[in-house]
Amino acid sequence: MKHFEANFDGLVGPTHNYAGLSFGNVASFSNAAQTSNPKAAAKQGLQKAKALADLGMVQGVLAPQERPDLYTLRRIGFSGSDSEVLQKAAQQAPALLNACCSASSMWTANAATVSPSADTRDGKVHFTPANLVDKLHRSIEPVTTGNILQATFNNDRYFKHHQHLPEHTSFGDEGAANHTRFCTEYGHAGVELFVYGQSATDPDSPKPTKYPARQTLEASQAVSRLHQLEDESCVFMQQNPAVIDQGVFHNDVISVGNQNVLFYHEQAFLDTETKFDEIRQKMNTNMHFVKVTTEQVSINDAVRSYLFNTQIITLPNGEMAIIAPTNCQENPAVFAYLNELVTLGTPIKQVRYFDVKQSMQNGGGPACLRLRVAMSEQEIAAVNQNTLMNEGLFTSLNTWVDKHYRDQLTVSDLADPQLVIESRTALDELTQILKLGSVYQFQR
Ligand SMILES: NCCC[C@H](NC(=O)CCC(=O)O)C(=O)O
Repeated sequence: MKHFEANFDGLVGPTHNYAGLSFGNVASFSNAAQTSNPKAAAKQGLQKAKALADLGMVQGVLAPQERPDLYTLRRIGFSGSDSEVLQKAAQQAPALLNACCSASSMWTANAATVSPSADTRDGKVHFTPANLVDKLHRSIEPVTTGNILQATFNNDRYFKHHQHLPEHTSFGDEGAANHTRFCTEYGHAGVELFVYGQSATDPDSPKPTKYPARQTLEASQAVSRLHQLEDESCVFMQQNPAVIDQGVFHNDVISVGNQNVLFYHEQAFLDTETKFDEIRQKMNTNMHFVKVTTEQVSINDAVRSYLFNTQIITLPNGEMAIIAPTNCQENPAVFAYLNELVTLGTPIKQVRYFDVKQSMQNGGGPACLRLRVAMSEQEIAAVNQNTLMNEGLFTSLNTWVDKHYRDQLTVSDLADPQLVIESRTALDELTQILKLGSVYQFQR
């Protein structure tokens, strides 16, 4: 049977905005209070997703979340009608209103960790939504993320959905952004690499001093237990705290893997050689560790261009391609490096650039926008087929965006009660396009 690695991209929600909510994420902070363009953001995402489908990849979409999140605002004491709740929050606690209005669920690399059936003891594909506890605006995502994943991978015979981990910093979990799976073929048992920022229970372990380490070792270990992975097929590796302090808030800002390739910056990890040996031994095959040195690309350039927040995909002809943001073309050191990379004799043979600037300005590149799910043909047939990208879905989603999305949004617009109505109308229609059922609270 054939196996594929599908990418499920997050649709950008109608409230996409720049509120500067993510301390430690350089782009989020430096673009705070800019005017966003939700319509352009959604269309940029759709273009990338459609282009991958056109390359012969299995490509799906995941629905965004309902924002503004009036339920959270009511839960923290703002009362009255919807417009009163928004107005009071805007006056008394604007930062909390902003946290309840982010379209951050678009970065589906943070939606969940996924283990394919070839790796799990019960032979099912396992999903654990990330609790995202480090950031208030993201900590309100996991319940609806679980609903959306269940409506998308809606078949108990093939898919196993877990609850997100306990909501405490000891279990800080950011999902697949800190997880890479190595394998020879997508359908063969692989080695799952869990990269963590700090250990919550070992006070003496290294940790960053300036910015938070969002992922804990304890969370990664819990996910590996839930997913029924064998010890012999897991590797736990620590991110270098020094790069977290330079803006590498997720490991997918500094390394990316695919099959037997790990593309990484030399400063990405701690104990790099020991851990690479462990990966080699557990993989028992030829691994390509493609190292980028500081001399070639500085951490600053990597963080600004998102060289490592690229997708490495295996094309139907077996060659690997890098899907990069156009920001990589605009950075001379990074562009020069990528031009050279395809000549080095590694499995990576081509680079394709996509404009995802609306997302980039919040610190989300091509890799942040997608959740990888390796599946067999049979498992793909069990996925909600209405979520899979093709000409028809591309056209209907673009029409849907044109109809409902604004082309300008500022932080001061977030208290506009009309935005709630627009957003709900759009999402209600989307659940019909994708045939998701009632995944949102306003529909229940
Ligand atoms: N994987 C990429 C995630 C980017 C995301 N940015 C944000 O939430 C920025 C939102 C804002 O600042 O408005 C984050 O930091 O978790």
